[in-house]
Amino acid sequence: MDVADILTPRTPEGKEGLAALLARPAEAVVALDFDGTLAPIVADPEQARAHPGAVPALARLAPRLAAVAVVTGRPAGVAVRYGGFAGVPGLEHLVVLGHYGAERWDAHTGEVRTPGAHPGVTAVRAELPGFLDRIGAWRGTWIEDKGGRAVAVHTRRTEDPDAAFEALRGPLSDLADRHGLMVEPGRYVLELRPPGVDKGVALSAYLREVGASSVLYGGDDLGDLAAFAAVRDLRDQGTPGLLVASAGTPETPQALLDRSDLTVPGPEGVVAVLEALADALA
Ligand SMILES: O=P(O)(O)OC[C@H]1O[C@H](O[C@H]2O[C@H](CO)[C@@H](O)[C@H](O)[C@H]2O)[C@H](O)[C@@H](O)[C@@H]1O
Repeated sequence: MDVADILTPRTPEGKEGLAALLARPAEAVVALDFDGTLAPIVADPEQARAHPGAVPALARLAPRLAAVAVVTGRPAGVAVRYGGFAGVPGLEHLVVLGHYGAERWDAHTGEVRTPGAHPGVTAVRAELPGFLDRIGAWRGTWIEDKGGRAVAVHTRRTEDPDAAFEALRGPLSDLADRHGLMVEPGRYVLELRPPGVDKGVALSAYLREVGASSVLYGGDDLGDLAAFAAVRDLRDQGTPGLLVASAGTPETPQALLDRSDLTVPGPEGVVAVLEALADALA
């Protein structure tokens, strides 16, 4: 990867976003998704870990910025553990917005704020194993228990992840409806979670809180489209932003690539962007 090229957005809006970040870093926010962006995609979600260069790069960059945030579908505490984000010099003010923004972990308190269990999720957690048996889900379909705020059904480890995923869409959507939940689709995963928050809502609220005058957001999956849309809305209102697609595999949704200003080859490329920014601001 040519690091000289890594900070070259291909759109005028992206160039403007980068220029604003570099001109006024102390008012800029860098916000990043976790899986597929800071952490390479692996077959077993419990084995996902941040790229070895991610935390050092974030720790170099964060002191120069208004804030650094991780915005993830993971429970906040899980992202903190898998990311290795706690107790890192330089990341004393890191924020992790988990469960698509329903939860929040602040490095300076070390605590997670959560709305607690949702009754629909509690019911689905109990019902799901029998439900998947009854509908004849593909062998290898795996339930990720994400606590009281979401439950995810993964097909990556089945013989045909695409077919297994498509076969689950309808039945899981019916199940979600019955319990007042929504289905959040991702890379070979369908999550059942309460509606009302998404990464766009979470990111916009956080940028307002910090008083950001520019933002860089990086993501790799459908769940990141809401954050991309929020940044595009902000741009329309005069706040510059740079949208980075982490495209490490052919799985990256076309909609995300189409809406990005800069495409990098997965977490390795994201780390290169962070390092290049830290170098430019040093
Ligand atoms: O918002 P994110 O941080 O991107 O989290 C979204 C979901 O990511 C995880 O699943 C994805 O990563 C797994 C590990 O690499 C991979 O096996 C799976 O196929 C991907 O969809 C996670 O397991 C979910 O809970 C997250 O919500």
